[in-house]
Amino acid sequence: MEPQIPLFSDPACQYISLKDGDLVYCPQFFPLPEANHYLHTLLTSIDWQQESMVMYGKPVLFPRLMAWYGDAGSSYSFSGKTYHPSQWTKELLQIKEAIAPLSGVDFNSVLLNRYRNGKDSMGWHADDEPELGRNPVIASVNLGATRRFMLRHVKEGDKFELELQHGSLLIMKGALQHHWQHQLPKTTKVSAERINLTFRVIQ
Ligand SMILES: O=C(O)CCC(=O)C(=O)O
Ligand SMILES: [Fe+2]
Repeated sequence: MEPQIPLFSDPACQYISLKDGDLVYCPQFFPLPEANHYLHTLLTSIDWQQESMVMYGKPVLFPRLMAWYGDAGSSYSFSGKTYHPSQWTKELLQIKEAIAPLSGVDFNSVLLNRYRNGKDSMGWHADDEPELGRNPVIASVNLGATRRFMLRHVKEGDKFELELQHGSLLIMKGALQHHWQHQLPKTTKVSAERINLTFRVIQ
């Protein structure tokens, strides 16, 4: 495996080394006033869409709202559709700049997911689309309600989970996307909204 050397190591973050992949979790990456500001601004300024996918010949709505922003040309195919990015907003560029030193990556796109309440979710998957390349670094920013993020090793069955809180940053790297899947399950305990941003490099 290639060594992954962060530009600096932050004592406020947890460095979690899993079998075949690594996580860095920074629970309070954004101070509360900044996290609140980003949550409220993104809820109103982002062009949120209710996307659907075709299953057994019928359109099925994704259980969340989505948006895709980034450099022109960083198009992304996902569940059989190609998404063209909207242009970066001021806040998205500020967040991208803030996470760059710890991620060691200059991201060129971000997928935004908005979970309106605990009924919204994302099923098991890996972010292993070909355009993300080998051993992609994915930086995930969390705003709003705390939700459980689960990981499972595809071959070995190992499990790991984190409660992703408001203002936190989770970096997924190494071979993680090639060996593990992750999901954000539904919950009856959460009624508040949550926004997740996954910053990616599209090749
Ligand atoms: O909402 C989350 O924390 C997970 C999002 C995710 O896995 C993705 O966008 O690929
Ligand atoms: Fe994902």
